[in-house]
Amino acid sequence: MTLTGLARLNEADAREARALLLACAAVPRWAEQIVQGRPYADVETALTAARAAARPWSEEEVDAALARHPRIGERPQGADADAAHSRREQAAVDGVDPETARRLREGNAAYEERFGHVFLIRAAGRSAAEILAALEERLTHDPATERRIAAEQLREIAVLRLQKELA
Ligand SMILES: NC(=O)NC1=NC(=O)NC1=O
Repeated sequence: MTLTGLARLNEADAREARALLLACAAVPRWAEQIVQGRPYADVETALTAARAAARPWSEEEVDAALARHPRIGERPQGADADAAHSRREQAAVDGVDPETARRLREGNAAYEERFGHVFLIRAAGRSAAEILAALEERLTHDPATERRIAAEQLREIAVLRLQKELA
């Protein structure tokens, strides 16, 4: 039986529900916490719980989850569920003009050089130009600010992915 919508979280067996959540953010403690909170009365309640449970992610959890995200502009490879999410989210930067592609590549490299982790942005709903502007603006931040912003974008992506899964 194919489960749809909220049932995909509430009625799936724990292993499947955990896998669905891990594709939203590779933070096992968070996935387990959401699984334990089942059943959720409605999608909004589930998303609110996911957002609240994501707030206290540790530095290590943020680093591990960041490592799962392909660079913006690099076609996400792989058959894993999170790669499929990335491909959909990054559609805006598919087939950009060479100049934008070059500036994204150079910006990503400069960002990783300066901050030691991938530039992460909630790409869904943003144009390539908006993403590039954010990248070039965020390059001017100090490391602590960027850690905070990257963690916030990670939470936003996780909740958006869950919302998509439960739609
Ligand atoms: N480096 C990134 O920002 N990657 C991503 N942002 C998204 O919204 N999905 C990704 O894979």
